[in-house]
Amino acid sequence: MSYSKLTRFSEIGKKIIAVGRNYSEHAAELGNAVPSKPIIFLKPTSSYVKSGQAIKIPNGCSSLHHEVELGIVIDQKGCDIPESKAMDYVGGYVLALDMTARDFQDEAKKKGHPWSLAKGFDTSCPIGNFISKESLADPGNAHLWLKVNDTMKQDGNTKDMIFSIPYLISYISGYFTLEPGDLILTGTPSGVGPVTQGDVIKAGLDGISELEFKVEQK
Ligand SMILES: O=C(O)/C=C/C(=O)CC(=O)C(=O)O
Ligand SMILES: [Mg+2]
Repeated sequence: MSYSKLTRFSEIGKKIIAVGRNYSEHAAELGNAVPSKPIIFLKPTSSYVKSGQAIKIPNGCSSLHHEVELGIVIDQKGCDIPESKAMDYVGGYVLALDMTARDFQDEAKKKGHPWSLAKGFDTSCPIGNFISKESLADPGNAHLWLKVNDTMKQDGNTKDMIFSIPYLISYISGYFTLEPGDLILTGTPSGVGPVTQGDVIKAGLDGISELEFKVEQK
């Protein structure tokens, strides 16, 4: 199957590689230092959820946080990709949420344990429609926002990323071979916070993509 024209959700679905603390205001709001190199973690593909389905609060979680992020969809296999060629490997974009069980993450951080449960539970990766490369002229200067029950909570711009999209693709491909369909979540701007059962999350990207998800108890 050719991935040269990724157009459907079903074509997004290999690895989900996420970047953490990529906006300095977000690092600060959670009391973290600005990283000197990208912080990378993985989410399983079972965490995907599409518009029309619900985000489920995982068992035992008492602090589920929203994080709106720009997702990069890869459409060519590559490793050790130079920064100058990185954008050639991009097939398109997707607006995504990196839902985070913040209480699980805080406990894991204290114990030096991995973030897998905090970041990878079922429904922790809601995504919007596939956005073609042509539709988002400058992914390095795109407005991202998120509302909970119609109140604005996150209002950021990808120009404030610490590590740029080409740098992230190059860096990540030095460790993981990138494959068509892989998704890179590029980190969240500030304003993350809790959601509870019955809340409705809406998010948008530059007037070209919007998503809406209801939050339910599992
Ligand atoms: O270190 C923390 O307390 C939290 C970090 C994150 O959740 C990182 C992200 O997922 C992000 O910045 O988008
Ligand atoms: Mg995140």
